[in-house]
Amino acid sequence: MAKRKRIIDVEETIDSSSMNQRQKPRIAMNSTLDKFLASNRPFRETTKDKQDDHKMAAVTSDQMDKNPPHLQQASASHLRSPHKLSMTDAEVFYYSSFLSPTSCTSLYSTLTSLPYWQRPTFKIFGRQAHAARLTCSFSSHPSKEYRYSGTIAGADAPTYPLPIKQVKDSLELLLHEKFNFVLLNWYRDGNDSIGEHADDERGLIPNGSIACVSVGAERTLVFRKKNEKSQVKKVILEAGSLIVMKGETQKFWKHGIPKERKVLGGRISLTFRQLE
Ligand SMILES: O=C(O)CCC(=O)C(=O)O
Ligand SMILES: [Fe+2]
Repeated sequence: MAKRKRIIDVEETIDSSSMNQRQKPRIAMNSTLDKFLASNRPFRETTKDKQDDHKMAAVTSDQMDKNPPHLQQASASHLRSPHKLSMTDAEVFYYSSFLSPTSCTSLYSTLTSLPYWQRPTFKIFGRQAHAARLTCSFSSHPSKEYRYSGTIAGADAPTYPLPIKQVKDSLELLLHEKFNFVLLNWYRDGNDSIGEHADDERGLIPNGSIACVSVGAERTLVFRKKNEKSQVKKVILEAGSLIVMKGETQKFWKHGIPKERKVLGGRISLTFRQLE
């Protein structure tokens, strides 16, 4: 009788018990409106160092008008600058409120009903392994494929589903950059995860940006320096947030979403990429 292939879950290497000391990026409180919003929806952050606050181009109200009303960025996002994380040899920018809470809720529920979700399998040390999350992907060109960890992600539909296209358009307006591929990850609860990795595959434009929009439950993104494993940076990815990894970040750092068993809700990340 043929031996049944053993399918294993990809296990995480990070100890999630250390997740209590969560570090939150600083958000500059630079307007009355920010203060008003903050009083309604408090920011939770512990980073003390203000020196590395970094201003980037904000979204103008003209750009906001071009966004579809049901997928608007949070009302104060055009006033609020992103936070540049203090990490050596990395360029990582965090926007806490890229999408409004209402948009997040509707986007999460729309995305969960897409028919394309699959649980990818990888080959690890000669064994088949299931990823501990679901994925699907879309592209600006049907022939574009993204090869990573021994799996191939191609376009699951001939065009981007409309809500994803709307997020992509808003993102491109905000960042003044173009993206031609998006990989979606659905972490159904805190048992789902992605191991530490660098998105440095051939096929990606070298040093291209990766922009990751989060909806659903909060999860912790852990960065670890490749040549100095004790250098760790943790960021809580709030619903509606956007985190952008730029430049040489992938060369020097790995990142992953460890299991967090106490998280009961699901989260979806939309990771926009620049393929060659
Ligand atoms: O879900 C996330 O925020 C990260 C996902 C990720 O690192 C990836 O898809 O390469
Ligand atoms: Fe990644």
